[in-house]
Amino acid sequence: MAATDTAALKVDKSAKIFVAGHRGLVGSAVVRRLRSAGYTNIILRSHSELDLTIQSAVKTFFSIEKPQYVILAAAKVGGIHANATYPADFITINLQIQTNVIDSAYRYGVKKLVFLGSSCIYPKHALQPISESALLTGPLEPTNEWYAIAKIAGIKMCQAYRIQYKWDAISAMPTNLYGPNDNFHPENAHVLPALMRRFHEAKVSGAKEVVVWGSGSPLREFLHVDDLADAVVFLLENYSGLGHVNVGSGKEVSIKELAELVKEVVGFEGALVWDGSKPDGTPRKLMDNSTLAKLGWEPKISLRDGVVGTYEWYVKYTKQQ
Ligand SMILES: NC(=O)C1=CN([C@@H]2O[C@H](COP(=O)(O)OP(=O)(O)OC[C@H]3O[C@@H](n4cnc5c(N)ncnc54)[C@H](OP(=O)(O)O)[C@@H]3O)[C@@H](O)[C@H]2O)C=CC1
Ligand SMILES: C[C@H]1O[C@H](OP(=O)(O)OP(=O)(O)OC[C@H]2O[C@@H](n3cnc4c(=O)[nH]c(N)nc43)[C@H](O)[C@@H]2O)[C@@H](O)[C@@H](O)C1=O
Repeated sequence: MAATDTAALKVDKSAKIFVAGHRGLVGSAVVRRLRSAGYTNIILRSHSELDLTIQSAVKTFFSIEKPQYVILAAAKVGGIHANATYPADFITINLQIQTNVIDSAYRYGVKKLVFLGSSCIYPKHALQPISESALLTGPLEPTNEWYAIAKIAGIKMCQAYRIQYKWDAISAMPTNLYGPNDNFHPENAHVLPALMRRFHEAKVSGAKEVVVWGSGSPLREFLHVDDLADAVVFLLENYSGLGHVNVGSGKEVSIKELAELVKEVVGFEGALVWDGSKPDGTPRKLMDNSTLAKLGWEPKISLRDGVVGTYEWYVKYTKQQ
Protein backbone atom coordinates (compact mmCIF):
# COMPACT_ATOMS: atom_id res chain seq x y z
CA MET A 1 0.00 0.00 0.00
CA ALA A 2 1.13 3.53 -0.63
CA ALA A 3 2.42 5.32 2.45
CA THR A 4 0.55 8.50 3.26
CA ASP A 5 0.80 10.99 6.09
CA THR A 6 -2.93 10.87 6.63
CA ALA A 7 -4.83 8.60 8.92
CA ALA A 8 -7.44 5.87 8.76
CA LEU A 9 -6.29 2.65 7.22
CA LYS A 10 -9.15 0.17 7.05
CA VAL A 11 -7.76 -3.02 8.53
CA ASP A 12 -9.84 -6.09 7.73
CA LYS A 13 -10.48 -7.99 10.97
CA SER A 14 -9.74 -11.26 9.18
CA ALA A 15 -6.42 -10.03 7.76
CA LYS A 16 -3.39 -12.13 8.69
CA ILE A 17 -1.44 -10.31 11.39
CA PHE A 18 1.96 -11.52 12.65
CA VAL A 19 2.73 -10.45 16.22
CA ALA A 20 6.46 -11.05 16.73
CA GLY A 21 7.41 -11.59 20.38
CA HIS A 22 3.94 -12.71 21.54
CA ARG A 23 5.23 -14.37 24.70
CA GLY A 24 6.70 -11.14 26.05
CA LEU A 25 5.17 -8.27 28.01
CA VAL A 26 4.18 -6.19 24.97
CA GLY A 27 3.50 -8.94 22.43
CA SER A 28 1.13 -10.81 24.76
CA ALA A 29 -0.80 -7.60 25.49
CA VAL A 30 -1.03 -6.77 21.78
CA VAL A 31 -2.45 -10.24 21.08
CA ARG A 32 -5.05 -9.75 23.87
CA ARG A 33 -6.00 -6.35 22.44
CA LEU A 34 -6.22 -7.56 18.84
CA ARG A 35 -8.45 -10.45 19.93
CA SER A 36 -10.72 -8.20 22.00
CA ALA A 37 -10.98 -5.85 18.99
CA GLY A 38 -12.23 -8.75 16.86
CA TYR A 39 -9.12 -9.71 14.87
CA THR A 40 -9.38 -13.40 14.03
CA ASN A 41 -6.28 -14.31 12.02
CA ILE A 42 -3.29 -13.67 14.28
CA ILE A 43 -0.20 -15.73 13.56
CA LEU A 44 2.39 -16.40 16.21
CA ARG A 45 5.83 -18.02 16.44
CA SER A 46 7.77 -18.53 19.66
CA HIS A 47 11.50 -17.82 19.77
CA SER A 48 12.25 -21.55 19.62
CA GLU A 49 9.99 -21.98 16.56
CA LEU A 50 11.47 -18.99 14.68
CA ASP A 51 14.70 -17.26 15.69
CA LEU A 52 14.29 -13.79 14.23
CA THR A 53 18.06 -13.16 14.27
CA ILE A 54 18.46 -15.74 11.48
CA GLN A 55 17.84 -14.00 8.18
CA SER A 56 17.17 -17.14 6.13
CA ALA A 57 14.60 -18.42 8.65
CA VAL A 58 12.79 -15.07 8.66
CA LYS A 59 12.72 -14.97 4.84
CA THR A 60 11.32 -18.50 4.67
CA PHE A 61 8.66 -17.68 7.26
CA PHE A 62 7.47 -14.56 5.40
CA SER A 63 7.58 -16.27 2.00
CA ILE A 64 5.34 -19.09 3.23
CA GLU A 65 3.01 -17.28 5.66
CA LYS A 66 2.67 -13.97 3.78
CA PRO A 67 1.15 -11.96 6.66
CA GLN A 68 -0.61 -8.71 5.72
CA TYR A 69 0.31 -6.80 8.88
CA VAL A 70 3.21 -7.08 11.34
CA ILE A 71 3.57 -5.83 14.91
CA LEU A 72 7.27 -6.08 15.79
CA ALA A 73 7.39 -6.65 19.57
CA ALA A 74 10.29 -9.11 19.58
CA ALA A 75 13.53 -7.67 20.90
CA LYS A 76 16.35 -8.10 23.39
CA VAL A 77 14.96 -6.12 26.33
CA GLY A 78 16.08 -5.44 29.89
CA GLY A 79 16.57 -2.94 32.67
CA ILE A 80 19.47 -0.64 33.39
CA HIS A 81 21.80 -3.41 34.66
CA ALA A 82 21.16 -5.74 31.70
CA ASN A 83 21.64 -2.90 29.21
CA ALA A 84 24.94 -1.85 30.77
CA THR A 85 26.25 -5.43 31.20
CA TYR A 86 25.42 -6.95 27.80
CA PRO A 87 25.94 -4.08 25.30
CA ALA A 88 26.98 -6.41 22.49
CA ASP A 89 23.78 -8.45 22.83
CA PHE A 90 21.60 -5.37 23.01
CA ILE A 91 22.98 -3.75 19.87
CA THR A 92 23.52 -6.88 17.77
CA ILE A 93 20.38 -8.90 18.52
CA ASN A 94 18.12 -5.89 18.11
CA LEU A 95 19.73 -4.80 14.85
CA GLN A 96 19.44 -8.36 13.53
CA ILE A 97 15.79 -8.91 14.53
CA GLN A 98 14.51 -5.58 13.24
CA THR A 99 16.56 -5.63 10.02
CA ASN A 100 15.43 -9.16 9.16
CA VAL A 101 11.77 -8.58 10.00
CA ILE A 102 11.41 -5.14 8.41
CA ASP A 103 13.17 -6.14 5.18
CA SER A 104 11.33 -9.46 4.77
CA ALA A 105 8.00 -7.85 5.63
CA TYR A 106 8.54 -5.36 2.82
CA ARG A 107 9.82 -7.94 0.32
CA TYR A 108 7.04 -10.47 0.92
CA GLY A 109 4.13 -8.07 0.56
CA VAL A 110 3.18 -6.99 4.09
CA LYS A 111 0.86 -3.98 3.85
CA LYS A 112 1.87 -2.29 7.06
CA LEU A 113 4.39 -2.81 9.87
CA VAL A 114 4.46 -1.28 13.36
CA PHE A 115 7.96 -1.05 14.87
CA LEU A 116 8.39 -0.57 18.62
CA GLY A 117 11.24 1.55 19.92
CA SER A 118 11.68 3.04 23.37
CA SER A 119 11.91 6.41 25.12
CA CYS A 120 15.64 5.74 25.67
CA ILE A 121 16.25 6.83 22.05
CA TYR A 122 16.23 10.45 23.24
CA PRO A 123 19.25 12.41 24.49
CA LYS A 124 20.04 11.98 28.20
CA HIS A 125 19.45 15.67 28.87
CA ALA A 126 16.60 16.28 26.43
CA LEU A 127 14.23 19.14 27.15
CA GLN A 128 11.23 17.84 29.15
CA PRO A 129 8.61 16.78 28.24
CA ILE A 130 10.47 15.12 25.36
CA SER A 131 8.90 15.70 21.97
CA GLU A 132 9.53 13.49 18.96
CA SER A 133 11.70 16.25 17.46
CA ALA A 134 14.33 15.75 20.22
CA LEU A 135 15.65 12.64 18.44
CA LEU A 136 19.38 12.91 17.57
CA THR A 137 19.83 16.32 19.21
CA GLY A 138 22.33 15.26 21.90
CA PRO A 139 24.34 12.47 23.56
CA LEU A 140 22.52 9.35 24.80
CA GLU A 141 22.42 7.90 28.34
CA PRO A 142 25.59 5.72 28.49
CA THR A 143 23.95 2.73 30.25
CA ASN A 144 21.64 2.08 27.32
CA GLU A 145 23.22 3.74 24.29
CA TRP A 146 23.77 0.37 22.53
CA TYR A 147 20.09 -0.52 22.71
CA ALA A 148 19.12 3.07 21.86
CA ILE A 149 21.32 3.10 18.74
CA ALA A 150 19.64 -0.10 17.53
CA LYS A 151 16.19 1.38 18.17
CA ILE A 152 17.11 4.61 16.36
CA ALA A 153 18.27 2.49 13.41
CA GLY A 154 14.86 0.78 13.46
CA ILE A 155 13.04 4.12 13.23
CA LYS A 156 15.32 5.24 10.41
CA MET A 157 14.88 1.95 8.56
CA CYS A 158 11.08 2.34 8.66
CA GLN A 159 11.43 5.91 7.39
CA ALA A 160 13.88 4.89 4.65
CA TYR A 161 11.56 2.13 3.35
CA ARG A 162 8.63 4.57 3.51
CA ILE A 163 10.56 7.15 1.47
CA GLN A 164 12.22 4.85 -1.07
CA TYR A 165 9.51 2.20 -1.51
CA LYS A 166 6.35 4.12 -0.44
CA TRP A 167 5.85 1.31 2.08
CA ASP A 168 3.71 1.76 5.20
CA ALA A 169 6.08 1.20 8.15
CA ILE A 170 5.44 3.24 11.30
CA SER A 171 7.24 3.50 14.66
CA ALA A 172 5.84 3.85 18.18
CA MET A 173 8.09 4.92 21.11
CA PRO A 174 6.72 3.59 24.40
CA THR A 175 7.77 4.93 27.77
CA ASN A 176 8.68 2.52 30.65
CA LEU A 177 6.10 -0.29 30.63
CA TYR A 178 4.87 -2.86 33.16
CA GLY A 179 2.07 -5.40 33.54
CA PRO A 180 1.25 -9.12 33.17
CA ASN A 181 3.95 -11.29 31.55
CA ASP A 182 6.69 -8.85 32.54
CA ASN A 183 10.23 -10.10 33.21
CA PHE A 184 10.69 -10.40 37.00
CA HIS A 185 14.39 -11.35 36.93
CA PRO A 186 16.18 -10.03 40.06
CA GLU A 187 19.02 -8.27 38.19
CA ASN A 188 18.01 -8.03 34.52
CA ALA A 189 14.40 -6.79 34.84
CA HIS A 190 13.15 -3.21 34.82
CA VAL A 191 12.62 -1.44 38.14
CA LEU A 192 8.90 -2.05 38.68
CA PRO A 193 8.82 -5.85 38.26
CA ALA A 194 12.23 -6.19 40.00
CA LEU A 195 10.95 -4.35 43.08
CA MET A 196 7.63 -6.20 43.05
CA ARG A 197 9.42 -9.51 43.23
CA ARG A 198 11.94 -8.30 45.84
CA PHE A 199 9.22 -6.90 48.13
CA HIS A 200 7.12 -10.03 47.69
CA GLU A 201 10.00 -12.36 48.54
CA ALA A 202 10.93 -10.16 51.53
CA LYS A 203 7.32 -10.27 52.78
CA VAL A 204 7.19 -14.05 52.41
CA SER A 205 10.58 -14.61 54.11
CA GLY A 206 9.99 -12.01 56.84
CA ALA A 207 13.06 -9.95 55.85
CA LYS A 208 13.46 -6.62 57.65
CA GLU A 209 14.75 -4.59 54.70
CA VAL A 210 14.84 -4.47 50.92
CA VAL A 211 17.62 -2.97 48.81
CA VAL A 212 16.62 -0.49 46.08
CA TRP A 213 19.17 0.70 43.50
CA GLY A 214 20.51 4.20 43.05
CA SER A 215 19.48 7.40 44.84
CA GLY A 216 15.71 7.18 44.37
CA SER A 217 15.69 10.62 42.74
CA PRO A 218 15.39 9.70 39.01
CA LEU A 219 11.98 10.42 37.52
CA ARG A 220 10.24 7.93 35.26
CA GLU A 221 6.96 7.80 33.34
CA PHE A 222 5.18 4.43 33.61
CA LEU A 223 2.48 3.09 31.30
CA HIS A 224 0.48 -0.10 31.77
CA VAL A 225 1.09 -2.51 28.92
CA ASP A 226 -2.65 -2.84 28.20
CA ASP A 227 -2.74 0.90 27.49
CA LEU A 228 0.32 0.52 25.26
CA ALA A 229 -1.31 -2.37 23.37
CA ASP A 230 -4.43 -0.26 22.89
CA ALA A 231 -2.25 2.54 21.46
CA VAL A 232 -0.42 0.12 19.13
CA VAL A 233 -3.71 -1.14 17.66
CA PHE A 234 -4.94 2.47 17.46
CA LEU A 235 -1.82 3.44 15.49
CA LEU A 236 -2.14 0.39 13.24
CA GLU A 237 -5.66 1.47 12.36
CA ASN A 238 -5.28 5.26 12.39
CA TYR A 239 -1.74 6.43 11.67
CA SER A 240 0.43 6.23 8.57
CA GLY A 241 3.08 8.89 8.93
CA LEU A 242 6.84 9.28 8.54
CA GLY A 243 7.43 10.48 12.10
CA HIS A 244 7.70 8.15 15.10
CA VAL A 245 5.03 8.63 17.77
CA ASN A 246 5.58 8.82 21.56
CA VAL A 247 3.33 6.61 23.72
CA GLY A 248 3.27 7.50 27.41
CA SER A 249 1.03 8.16 30.38
CA GLY A 250 2.08 11.80 30.76
CA LYS A 251 2.63 11.24 34.49
CA GLU A 252 5.99 10.87 36.19
CA VAL A 253 7.05 9.58 39.61
CA SER A 254 10.41 9.40 41.35
CA ILE A 255 11.90 5.95 41.88
CA LYS A 256 11.49 6.59 45.62
CA GLU A 257 7.73 7.22 45.14
CA LEU A 258 7.47 4.16 42.94
CA ALA A 259 9.28 2.00 45.53
CA GLU A 260 6.92 3.23 48.28
CA LEU A 261 3.88 2.47 46.11
CA VAL A 262 5.01 -1.06 45.19
CA LYS A 263 5.98 -1.73 48.83
CA GLU A 264 2.50 -0.68 49.98
CA VAL A 265 0.66 -2.70 47.31
CA VAL A 266 2.72 -5.82 48.06
CA GLY A 267 2.28 -5.30 51.80
CA PHE A 268 5.96 -5.40 52.81
CA GLU A 269 6.35 -3.64 56.15
CA GLY A 270 10.14 -3.44 56.48
CA ALA A 271 12.58 -0.71 55.50
CA LEU A 272 14.02 0.48 52.17
CA VAL A 273 17.83 0.61 51.89
CA TRP A 274 19.29 2.59 48.96
CA ASP A 275 22.32 1.11 47.17
CA GLY A 276 24.17 4.18 45.86
CA SER A 277 26.70 2.00 44.03
CA LYS A 278 24.06 1.19 41.40
CA PRO A 279 23.50 3.64 38.50
CA ASP A 280 20.59 6.09 38.41
CA GLY A 281 20.60 6.28 34.62
CA THR A 282 18.73 9.11 32.94
CA PRO A 283 17.67 11.73 35.54
CA ARG A 284 14.28 12.37 33.96
CA LYS A 285 12.41 10.86 31.00
CA LEU A 286 8.93 12.32 30.58
CA MET A 287 7.62 12.25 27.05
CA ASP A 288 5.48 14.79 25.26
CA ASN A 289 2.52 12.66 24.19
CA SER A 290 0.62 15.39 22.38
CA THR A 291 1.04 13.85 18.90
CA LEU A 292 -0.92 10.78 19.96
CA ALA A 293 -3.41 12.86 21.97
CA LYS A 294 -4.13 14.96 18.88
CA LEU A 295 -4.78 11.77 16.92
CA GLY A 296 -7.44 10.95 19.55
CA TRP A 297 -5.82 8.42 21.89
CA GLU A 298 -5.34 8.62 25.66
CA PRO A 299 -4.32 6.16 28.39
CA LYS A 300 -6.86 4.79 30.88
CA ILE A 301 -5.03 2.85 33.62
CA SER A 302 -3.66 4.72 36.66
CA LEU A 303 -0.29 3.67 38.07
CA ARG A 304 -1.85 2.49 41.35
CA ASP A 305 -4.53 0.39 39.62
CA GLY A 306 -1.94 -1.01 37.24
CA VAL A 307 0.44 -2.00 40.04
CA VAL A 308 -2.41 -3.65 42.00
CA GLY A 309 -3.48 -5.66 38.95
CA THR A 310 0.08 -6.63 38.10
CA TYR A 311 0.71 -7.84 41.65
CA GLU A 312 -2.46 -9.96 41.53
CA TRP A 313 -1.17 -11.46 38.29
CA TYR A 314 2.30 -12.02 39.77
CA VAL A 315 0.96 -13.87 42.80
CA LYS A 316 -1.33 -16.02 40.67
CA TYR A 317 0.95 -16.93 37.80
CA THR A 318 4.63 -16.77 38.67
CA LYS A 319 6.43 -19.84 39.94
CA GLN A 320 9.32 -17.87 41.44
CA GLN A 321 7.71 -17.27 44.84
N1 LIG B 1 9.36 -3.33 28.72
C1 LIG B 1 9.45 -2.01 28.60
O1 LIG B 1 9.46 -1.27 29.61
C2 LIG B 1 9.56 -1.39 27.26
C3 LIG B 1 9.55 -2.13 26.07
N2 LIG B 1 9.65 -1.48 24.86
C4 LIG B 1 9.72 -2.23 23.60
O2 LIG B 1 8.66 -3.13 23.44
C5 LIG B 1 9.09 -4.29 22.72
C6 LIG B 1 8.76 -5.54 23.51
O3 LIG B 1 9.38 -5.46 24.78
P1 LIG B 1 8.93 -6.42 25.99
O4 LIG B 1 7.66 -7.07 25.65
O5 LIG B 1 9.07 -5.64 27.21
O6 LIG B 1 10.10 -7.50 25.97
P2 LIG B 1 10.03 -9.01 26.46
O7 LIG B 1 11.44 -9.39 26.78
O8 LIG B 1 8.98 -9.18 27.49
O9 LIG B 1 9.56 -9.78 25.16
C7 LIG B 1 10.36 -9.85 24.02
C8 LIG B 1 9.92 -11.02 23.19
O10 LIG B 1 10.78 -11.13 22.05
C9 LIG B 1 11.15 -12.49 21.92
N3 LIG B 1 12.46 -12.61 21.27
C10 LIG B 1 13.63 -12.13 21.71
N4 LIG B 1 14.62 -12.51 20.87
C11 LIG B 1 14.03 -13.21 19.88
C12 LIG B 1 14.52 -13.85 18.72
N5 LIG B 1 15.84 -13.85 18.41
N6 LIG B 1 13.66 -14.51 17.93
C13 LIG B 1 12.35 -14.55 18.25
N7 LIG B 1 11.81 -13.96 19.32
C14 LIG B 1 12.65 -13.30 20.13
C15 LIG B 1 11.22 -13.02 23.32
O11 LIG B 1 11.18 -14.41 23.34
P3 LIG B 1 12.11 -15.20 24.41
O12 LIG B 1 11.73 -14.64 25.74
O13 LIG B 1 11.75 -16.63 24.19
O14 LIG B 1 13.52 -14.84 24.02
C16 LIG B 1 9.99 -12.37 23.93
O15 LIG B 1 8.83 -13.10 23.65
C17 LIG B 1 10.59 -4.13 22.48
O16 LIG B 1 10.80 -3.62 21.19
C18 LIG B 1 10.98 -3.07 23.49
O17 LIG B 1 12.05 -2.31 23.05
C19 LIG B 1 9.75 -0.13 24.78
C20 LIG B 1 9.74 0.64 25.91
C21 LIG B 1 9.65 0.08 27.23
C1 LIG C 1 12.52 1.10 29.46
C2 LIG C 1 13.93 1.54 29.64
O1 LIG C 1 14.53 0.77 30.68
C3 LIG C 1 15.91 1.03 30.99
O2 LIG C 1 16.11 2.31 31.45
P1 LIG C 1 15.63 2.78 32.87
O3 LIG C 1 14.46 3.67 32.70
O4 LIG C 1 16.79 3.37 33.58
O5 LIG C 1 15.08 1.45 33.52
P2 LIG C 1 15.10 0.60 34.85
O6 LIG C 1 13.69 0.23 35.03
O7 LIG C 1 16.07 -0.51 34.79
O8 LIG C 1 15.59 1.58 36.03
C4 LIG C 1 14.88 2.75 36.37
C5 LIG C 1 15.46 3.37 37.61
O9 LIG C 1 15.12 2.52 38.73
C6 LIG C 1 16.26 2.29 39.53
N1 LIG C 1 16.12 1.03 40.26
C7 LIG C 1 15.97 0.91 41.59
N2 LIG C 1 15.94 -0.36 41.96
C8 LIG C 1 16.02 -1.09 40.81
C9 LIG C 1 16.00 -2.48 40.56
O10 LIG C 1 15.93 -3.33 41.45
N3 LIG C 1 16.08 -2.86 39.26
C10 LIG C 1 16.17 -1.95 38.23
N4 LIG C 1 16.22 -2.40 36.96
N5 LIG C 1 16.21 -0.61 38.46
C11 LIG C 1 16.13 -0.21 39.74
C12 LIG C 1 17.41 2.33 38.53
O11 LIG C 1 18.64 2.53 39.18
C13 LIG C 1 16.97 3.50 37.63
O12 LIG C 1 17.32 4.72 38.24
C14 LIG C 1 16.77 0.85 29.83
O13 LIG C 1 16.95 -0.49 29.68
C15 LIG C 1 16.24 1.51 28.58
O14 LIG C 1 16.84 0.92 27.50
C16 LIG C 1 14.76 1.47 28.41
O15 LIG C 1 14.23 1.50 27.33
